Amino acid sequence: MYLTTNGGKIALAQLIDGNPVATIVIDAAHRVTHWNRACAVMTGVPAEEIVGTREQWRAFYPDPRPIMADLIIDGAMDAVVDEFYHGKFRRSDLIEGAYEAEDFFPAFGDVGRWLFFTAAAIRNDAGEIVGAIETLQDITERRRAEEALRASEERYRELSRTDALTGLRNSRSLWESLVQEIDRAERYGRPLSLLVLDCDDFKVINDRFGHLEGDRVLQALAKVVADCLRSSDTAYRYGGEEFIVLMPENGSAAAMALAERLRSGFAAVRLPAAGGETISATVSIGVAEWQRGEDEQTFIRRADEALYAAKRQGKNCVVQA
Ligand SMILES: Nc1nc2c(ncn2[C@@H]2O[C@H](COP(=O)(O)OP(=O)(O)OP(=O)(O)O)[C@@H](O)[C@H]2O)c(=O)[nH]1
Repeated sequence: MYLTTNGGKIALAQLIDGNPVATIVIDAAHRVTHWNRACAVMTGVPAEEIVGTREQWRAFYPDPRPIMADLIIDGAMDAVVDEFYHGKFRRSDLIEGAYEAEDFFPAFGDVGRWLFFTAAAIRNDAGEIVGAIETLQDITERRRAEEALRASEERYRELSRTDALTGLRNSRSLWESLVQEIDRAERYGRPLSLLVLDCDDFKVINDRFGHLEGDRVLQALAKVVADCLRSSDTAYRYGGEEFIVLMPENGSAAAMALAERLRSGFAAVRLPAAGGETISATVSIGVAEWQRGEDEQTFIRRADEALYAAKRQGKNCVVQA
């Protein structure tokens, strides 16, 4: 078959070979009939080694298996295509019966390459499948850019939930989690507890040592809290010198035990300050276990009331709501 141009005729083989998109053609017996130059460069396998064979898999996989063009010849249905491309394929919007997919090929290049490939049937005048054509495009840069974007979005999301001074979650994150955890506790009838911690006489510490040293005290309290938590518990900086710990799956007994560990742990901290002085501080803690039907504001308010009771009782102590 020839394509006629001003200057003369172009053979089909030349047309395929000149196509800058890597292209493979196989016949109805799965034999490779065309393996164009772009495909040879992309795969590193020259046409002479592969044309006339049924070893097209060799360029892509360590063991024999059909490439997408083979599945087209076999009239494979979605379930069979899925077996080989594990949810990474879709039907082409352009041509009925054609498929496209994106997959990672670890053996390509130094660290592997992502390829977008698409395959369609070649039919004769009677509509019978006489071969299949597959094209391959290297989309590694696009995939890497997408991954970098996803990672940077995740970093920003994480930053928007994090308190800059202490590294704990911030109050915006608290409200999101609290709604979710109350919903979960309600739905599954599970316990949920909350601790509110407030550094005692913090104004005095600031006045005496300065705001920067005050910040270091808050960081020390955050560290004591973070070190004492189990992975299911989360700590938040709720306000200036106020922190909250959320304990899903825990009733007030476990919450009281943790609160006591935090209280005594923080009371034992000694921070060196300028002029050879040491700063020590204490914390008062209110503990509340969620009650069925209670919304997030009421839940926090009850824990807050327990905290103020602890302050009234002389500070450096734990009170249960
Ligand atoms: N260094 C520092 N101080 C803060 C920060 N946020 C709030 N504060 C200070 O924390 C102090 C809180 O003072 P108060 O609410 O009077 O409480 P307190 O002195 O701890 O007294 P009690 O809670 O009754 O023990 C204020 O002086 C605030 O300026 C912060 O991020 N860094």
